[in-house]
Amino acid sequence: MRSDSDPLAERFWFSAEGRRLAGTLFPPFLLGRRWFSGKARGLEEVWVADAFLLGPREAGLRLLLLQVRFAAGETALFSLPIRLAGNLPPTGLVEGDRIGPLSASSPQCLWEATGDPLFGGALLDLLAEEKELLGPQGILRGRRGPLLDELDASGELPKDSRLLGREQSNSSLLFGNHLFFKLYRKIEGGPNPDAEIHERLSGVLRFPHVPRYGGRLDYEPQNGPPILLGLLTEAVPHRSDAWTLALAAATEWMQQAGEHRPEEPSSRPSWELLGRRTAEFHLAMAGPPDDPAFRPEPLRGEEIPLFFEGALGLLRRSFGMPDGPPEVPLGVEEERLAKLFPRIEARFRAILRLPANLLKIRIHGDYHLGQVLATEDDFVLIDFEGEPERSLAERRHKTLALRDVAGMVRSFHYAALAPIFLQGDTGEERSRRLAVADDWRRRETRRFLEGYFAAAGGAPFLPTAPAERGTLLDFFVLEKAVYEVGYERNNRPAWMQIPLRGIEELLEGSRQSEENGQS
Ligand SMILES: Nc1ncnc2c1ncn2[C@@H]1O[C@H](COP(=O)(O)OP(=O)(O)O)[C@@H](O)[C@H]1O
Ligand SMILES: O=P(O)(O)O[C@H]1O[C@H](CO)[C@@H](O[C@H]2O[C@H](CO)[C@@H](O)[C@H](O)[C@H]2O)[C@H](O)[C@H]1O
Repeated sequence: MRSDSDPLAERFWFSAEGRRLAGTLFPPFLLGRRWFSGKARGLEEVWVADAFLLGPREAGLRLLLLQVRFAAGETALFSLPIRLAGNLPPTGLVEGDRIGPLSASSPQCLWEATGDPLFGGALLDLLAEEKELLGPQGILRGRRGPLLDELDASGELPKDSRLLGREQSNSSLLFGNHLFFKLYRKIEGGPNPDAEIHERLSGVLRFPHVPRYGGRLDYEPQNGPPILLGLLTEAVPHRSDAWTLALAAATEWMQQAGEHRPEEPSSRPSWELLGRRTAEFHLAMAGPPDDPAFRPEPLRGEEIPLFFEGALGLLRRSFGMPDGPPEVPLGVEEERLAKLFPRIEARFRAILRLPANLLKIRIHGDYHLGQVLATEDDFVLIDFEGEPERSLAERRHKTLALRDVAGMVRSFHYAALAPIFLQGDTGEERSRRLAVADDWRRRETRRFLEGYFAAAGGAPFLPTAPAERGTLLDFFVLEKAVYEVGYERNNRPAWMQIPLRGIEELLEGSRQSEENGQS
């Protein structure tokens, strides 16, 4: 086959035929992916920035780096493993993995290959052997960490891979029972907090409530800093993630309330323990000052207005209103957002009154119930990537620990509302269920906060006065809900109602401060 018509040839994707194929097949495919963050941005163009042949040529596997351009001109890079095969899904893949045929008459088809065991095998081989692959525009490099060394030494290196749930911002593979690999979808150059924090917590700090570090896959473009493409960690045996646990508890509470006076379901492990583990995580992050990337820093007075400006910028981006609320909103949804905009801005101003007598530390950055695994009697924290809608540099900034606490507070709100919003309840039934859900949310949030403040008590990253603590936590809870509106618009538009309702509730009164001002 001529190299300009063979999708496995080194330079195919840079030929006129390759560019045409990328422009035709990838945009509709990307728009249908849960992990494609950019659905509300107007996808203009897609092309291949680099391509690597994985495993033997006959396997037909390639790892593509796709450059995407949006309507406003900004670009983003995404990873996409592909496999060239026939018209039926290859082993491990499903119909939904079909990207499309090479041409209307071709018997050959491109498939999204993340779930393909051959892809998993090639990936683990890259890491375990610390291989270096050359592509037309850069290098793909695998590296192994202590856990991989140990498994290799004891002859326990797993061979088989299994794709985990597809309802994620990234994609994850499980290797045997021991190793967990996360393939990042939206990728960016520079140090990545997920790898950085896993390495530090499980290495120098020996923090027991995170998975151990196992290795990494990096892309080194000819021009620009290395980009983390994937991270290998310990696979933690767990009952479920805390999101599933919370959803089940909230649903049970609502069902019982329909029949008789609800009995308190007992969550195992308890949300109070989750609060404690969260505090211990923050105390570890505020720990030894050996590494400048992690050394705590005092918050300076002039930084307080920056929190306000940052939140305002986020509000503009999340609501898709770069110049503030439009005078004549275009539709019902825009009108709702435009009305909320000035009220949110006014609430954000409360932070300007706070004194700056705290320490800033590195935090989780995108802390919610889905970022915690529940074992039989404890919790393990995962996914230190930070909020995927923010730049990598921003996600590595030291900031106030209450931002994480606020993330979890929002998550209890999501868990309470998701069963109602996603089932489309209406009328009286809906109002009744909302009231019961609110009951559950308030009680469990309080438990989480009690656990947190009891363990983190007088830590120098927390305000000592309960009123200041309440104001700061309220600020971050509202900021997180604003972030979520943007995240849902771009990723899961049907879920946007949840943070919007959260914002409306927060703006309604002082209720939140009462809950948040734990002493
Ligand atoms: N170390 C691990 N061991 C076992 N399962 C894990 C591990 N880390 C994550 N998972 C599973 O993968 C899911 C998604 O992981 P996460 O890191 O949150 O990915 P994403 O960045 O896509 O949100 C988790 O909810 C959990 O079910
Ligand atoms: O898990 P990620 O790092 O990809 O985080 C992103 O996706 C989350 C959803 O998967 C999103 O979290 C929001 O939805 C959760 C329920 O699915 C809820 O528990 C969280 O409170 C809510 O923020 C997260 O915001 C986003 O960054």
